[in-house]
Amino acid sequence: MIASSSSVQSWINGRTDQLARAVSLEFRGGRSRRIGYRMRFSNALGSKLFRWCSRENHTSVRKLLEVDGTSERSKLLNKVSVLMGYSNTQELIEQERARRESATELISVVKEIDFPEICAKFPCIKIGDSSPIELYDEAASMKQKETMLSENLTNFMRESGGNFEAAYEFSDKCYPLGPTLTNVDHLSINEESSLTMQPVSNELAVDSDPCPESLADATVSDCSILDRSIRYLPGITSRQYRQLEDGGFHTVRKLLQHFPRTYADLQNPQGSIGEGQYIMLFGTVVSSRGARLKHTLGYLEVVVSCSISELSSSVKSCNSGAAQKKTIHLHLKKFFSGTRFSSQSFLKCISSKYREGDLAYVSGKIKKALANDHYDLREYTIDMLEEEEQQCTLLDRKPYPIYPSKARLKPSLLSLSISRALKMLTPGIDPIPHEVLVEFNLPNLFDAYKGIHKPKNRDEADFARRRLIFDDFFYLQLGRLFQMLEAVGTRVEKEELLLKCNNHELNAVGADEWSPLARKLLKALPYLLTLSQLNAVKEIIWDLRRPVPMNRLLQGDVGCGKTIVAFLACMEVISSGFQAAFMVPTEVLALQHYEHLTSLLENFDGDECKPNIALLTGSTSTRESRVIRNGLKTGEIAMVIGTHSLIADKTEFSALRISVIDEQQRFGVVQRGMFNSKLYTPSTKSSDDDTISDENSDSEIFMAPHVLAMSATPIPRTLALALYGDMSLTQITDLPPGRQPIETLALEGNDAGFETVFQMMSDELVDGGKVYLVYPVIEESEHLPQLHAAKADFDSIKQKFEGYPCGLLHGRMRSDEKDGALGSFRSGETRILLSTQVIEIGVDVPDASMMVVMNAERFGISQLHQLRGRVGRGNRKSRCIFLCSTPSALPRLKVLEKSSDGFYLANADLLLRGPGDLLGKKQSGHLPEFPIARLEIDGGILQEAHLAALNVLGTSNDLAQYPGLKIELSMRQPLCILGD
Ligand SMILES: Nc1ncnc2c1ncn2[C@@H]1O[C@H](COP(=O)(O)OP(=O)(O)OP(=O)(O)O)[C@@H](O)[C@H]1O
Repeated sequence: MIASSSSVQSWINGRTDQLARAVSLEFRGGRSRRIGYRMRFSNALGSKLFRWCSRENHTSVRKLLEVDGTSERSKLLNKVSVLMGYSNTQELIEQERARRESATELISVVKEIDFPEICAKFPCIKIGDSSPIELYDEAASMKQKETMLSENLTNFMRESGGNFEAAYEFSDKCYPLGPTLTNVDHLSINEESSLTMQPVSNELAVDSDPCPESLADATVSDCSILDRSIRYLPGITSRQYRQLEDGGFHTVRKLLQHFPRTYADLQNPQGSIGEGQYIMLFGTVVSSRGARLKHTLGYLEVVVSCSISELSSSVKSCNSGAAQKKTIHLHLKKFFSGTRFSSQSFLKCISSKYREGDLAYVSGKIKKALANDHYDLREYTIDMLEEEEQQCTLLDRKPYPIYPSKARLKPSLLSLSISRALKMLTPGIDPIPHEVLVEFNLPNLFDAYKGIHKPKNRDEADFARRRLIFDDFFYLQLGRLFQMLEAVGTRVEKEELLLKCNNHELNAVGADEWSPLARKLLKALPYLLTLSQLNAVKEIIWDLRRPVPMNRLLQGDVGCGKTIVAFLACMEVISSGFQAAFMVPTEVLALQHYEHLTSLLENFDGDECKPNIALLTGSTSTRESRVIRNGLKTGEIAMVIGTHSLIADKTEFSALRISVIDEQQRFGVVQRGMFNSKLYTPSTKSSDDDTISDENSDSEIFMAPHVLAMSATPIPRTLALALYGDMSLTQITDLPPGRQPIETLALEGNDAGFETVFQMMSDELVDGGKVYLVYPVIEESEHLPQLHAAKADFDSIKQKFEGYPCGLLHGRMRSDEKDGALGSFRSGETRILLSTQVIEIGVDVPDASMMVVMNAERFGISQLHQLRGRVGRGNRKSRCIFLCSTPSALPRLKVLEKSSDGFYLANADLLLRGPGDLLGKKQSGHLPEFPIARLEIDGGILQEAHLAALNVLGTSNDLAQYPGLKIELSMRQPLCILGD
């Protein structure tokens, strides 16, 4: 019979080791284990073979293996043994035991080998047959640690005369961080013999090695437990281990950071149960039966009874809130098609998974009522509660955590594994110093993990959540500030920098102490600075005089006058003999700033001290740009305004001292950082020695330039802190005087809407105003016929407003054409400008008085606010009309009618759409990820975390006093600190 099925034989031959181990385990298990376990094992083993046989249609073999229940168990084992070439099970077991003993001998031989010596030489060698340790995401750094450890271990071994146990203890004391290969291999070797004897799996473990019991208490220090491989979870089976690994849960930390999505709360009344309602309930399995409906159709029905609290109709009407208990039955049905799945044995096997009396957690949608208090459930999930602890949850009526699904892992497995991970934790896992926890009223990490995963009540869960959010923000802030401190030299400088971060509002230089050039520019202005402009300049100049590079973000609402603040800062450094670079994202803006500054310089009294300014963009001719670059290199040119060309390799500065980056969110961190590589050299002589006295000192020679970043999109303070935690923040909070609020209207873009708008335009033009028409696209598209296009509308607008010249501006035009179009509009040669979003940033035509935005529903609130900011920049009363093609978009746009405060709108946008959407695709790429925190509502915790990080670094600049924090910081993906 056996000879007749050669494929059976080859299948068996390919798995002899695994099968031998399984049979041997099963045989031993039969003497000591629970009946349920034994049956499951037999069933699984039998069905695996059986399935294979039925697929190949080996009826004779199938018959051979058709065994049923416990009475047939020994027969099954015997038959499998025979198929494997043994005379009976007994022989198989003896041979298996002999094999194990020889393996143990091998281990003792291995113990004699100079293990640390080998490890030191070849760090990746694994001694013994333990599986390799997972190196988390940080393979390289772990390897380094491993090598370091091995080296130390070797030295110690030499010193301790080869006493391995002592060496092991030593390694643990010296390197409390993370799992080390040496540690774990050693452990694996020691435990190997006992491990193979352990009842490791409650599932079919035929094809894998068993996993050890928890090693948590054995080797690693408390902190590193979090970064241990999940293979050390107590009681984890090989299959579960593989599943979790495949799902990305490589370490205990990854598991514990999988936070509940919500909690099922059984204390509240459930209300009445109705069709289509989504429910989540605990219950008891009352029946489970499988039936064969047709030849190829199988069917399983599990009935779970749940006790719920329901508001009775009379109670409801009284609105007293009292509830009455009742029991409902949920029918969970599943159909299986195919001969394999309609077999009796399969159905029996599957239905036996749900035993009467077992506790289950069920969620799904009510399909229909079958009878009184009986409901059909669809799209359901059912998780059996096996763990004692989970059953306690039910009895204690604690909030039951519901985990978001990940990698198709069963929620029950996730929840079970998290419970096991919690068991590994010790109270010492927290790297955050106790005093910080006390100061900010936070639980320690041990309690926080317990609190979030197994809360006793909602308050505990909230408290825990607060701590975990704090962690997200704290390490981000700590990382950024730590990097910032690393960049400066001496301790005194570091302390000064921290002090500055703490009390930036105290630091200012009065206008009478500004450098002569800055004062001259101030005098040349046709207006007075507003109070917050003045404060911003004072603050920035104070910063410029520090011996450490400034890193400051200047933000304010549209049209608040940031540019002049930046110009004054540039003049301050130019006055001291250094250079300034002003980088903007578009050529249009570069030209605008250049013309603006040149016109201001014309008002200077006395020509002799006027700084030499240049414009460098992609459109600058090669000859001209060569001259400019040469001027920058020799120091002849004091300030350059331009686009990306400024950070090109060939642009070299003689003494660059400040880089202003306008619209900084449009540049990546790398581009911003490129200015830093343009260190200044001491070749330039100061023209004004009184402001920076130590300019030729060694420490300054290689100082990176100060960075003043400007953001035109107002960002809520919390968001700014998260994005630019290492930057000082200056806000301009008021607008220049005389500005009149922009009258804003959101209208539906139907015939009546257009009629109204055209009439308003006409009035405005007659009144001497200038009008922007903003379009979402340049040309019409077949796919999006509802979108108005700038080019397509050009002729019709021209016709409609005859006598008022029109201009066209879009991104596909050549640079000189764009300048021409904007120049004509500015000078009044054209009165209507049809444009795309290119005007969104920075375009400044003070007498433009009306804007109409077509298809406004296509833009975000903050973007529309930016666009609107192009009008109302002078003293003239202005209007802005948002036309949308769908009435449903109107309510969203109405918020712009009510407010013209950019910070308020940004906050509203943040709440409405979250930080990712608010910042747009490009900017949200800079946002660090927070697994649990929500910036829009957890801003307060972010501020606290910022403070805490400053305090910690104030106590220990290099974190030497807090080794745990330093390690934790390095484990939290240092790349995200850069923000790109
Ligand atoms: N204190 C002031 N008093 C009067 N006008 C001012 C003052 N400050 C700036 N302005 C003018 O306000 C207009 C807008 O200034 P600026 O271009 O600097 O704004 P901005 O903050 O860069 O805004 P946006 O981000 O929208 O470009 C300019 O025409 C500028 O000359």
